[in-house]
Amino acid sequence: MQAIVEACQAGRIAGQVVGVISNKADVAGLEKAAAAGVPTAVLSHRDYPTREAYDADLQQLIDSFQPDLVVLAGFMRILTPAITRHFHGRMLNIHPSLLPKYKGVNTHQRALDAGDEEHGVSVHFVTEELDGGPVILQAKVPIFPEDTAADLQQRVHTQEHAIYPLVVQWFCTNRLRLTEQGAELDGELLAAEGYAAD
Ligand SMILES: Nc1nc2c(c(=O)[nH]1)N[C@@H](CN(C=O)c1ccc(C(=O)N[C@@H](CCC(=O)O)C(=O)O)cc1)CN2
Ligand SMILES: NCC(=O)N[C@@H]1O[C@H](COP(=O)([O-])[O-])[C@@H](O)[C@H]1O
Repeated sequence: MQAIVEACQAGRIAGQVVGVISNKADVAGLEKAAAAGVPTAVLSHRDYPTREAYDADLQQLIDSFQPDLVVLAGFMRILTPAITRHFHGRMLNIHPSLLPKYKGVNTHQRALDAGDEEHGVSVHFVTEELDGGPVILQAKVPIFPEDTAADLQQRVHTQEHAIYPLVVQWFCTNRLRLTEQGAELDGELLAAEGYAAD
């Protein structure tokens, strides 16, 4: 989130962060957003009897900011179909794995436990299927024998902060869109693993 706010304020993204919403009050992201002059709001899922009821109010709250794009950055709630449909094609997520590997949580430890030699991060459109939306861009990092999950998370974070602002800029400059065929950049359908630089 911080990387995207900074990229907007530095002019590397042709857009502005109009608001930061969290389902938890005591998170650093809200402090960082407020420090950057970005409006913030908290909507706790604990105040709702069902996911659907929470998501209905979350959708209204998001719409009140009138965003062109919704960017999930550590939003750790599974979204229900109604809200993913409402923001279809204009909601992104960053997931700390090389999707389709390791959907869900605890991805770094899972990669270590599997003995993988590489890991990474994926930026994708959000759809009803958890971490199953069309992948836009991935970045790979090596896994070293002595790595802990924390080592891996830090190496992945560096790549996250590089690629997420890039994808947001693609969307803000109308180069990226989601069609019935999938994610397209400059009118070209992206591969399953996303954009592949030549
Ligand atoms: N319908 C969708 N919802 C969400 C997506 C998506 O692609 N489709 N992406 C996730 C982000 N995410 C991983 O990138 C993710 C977030 C949360 C969970 C999860 O299991 N959440 C638990 C609660 C966990 C907690 O509170 O710590 C839950 O919701 O019960 C898995 C993956 C955002 N949502
Ligand atoms: N499953 C979703 C997930 O694990 N997302 C993770 O939360 C962080 C959000 O970035 P931030 O908190 O630094 O803005 C990122 O590291 C991202 O991989």
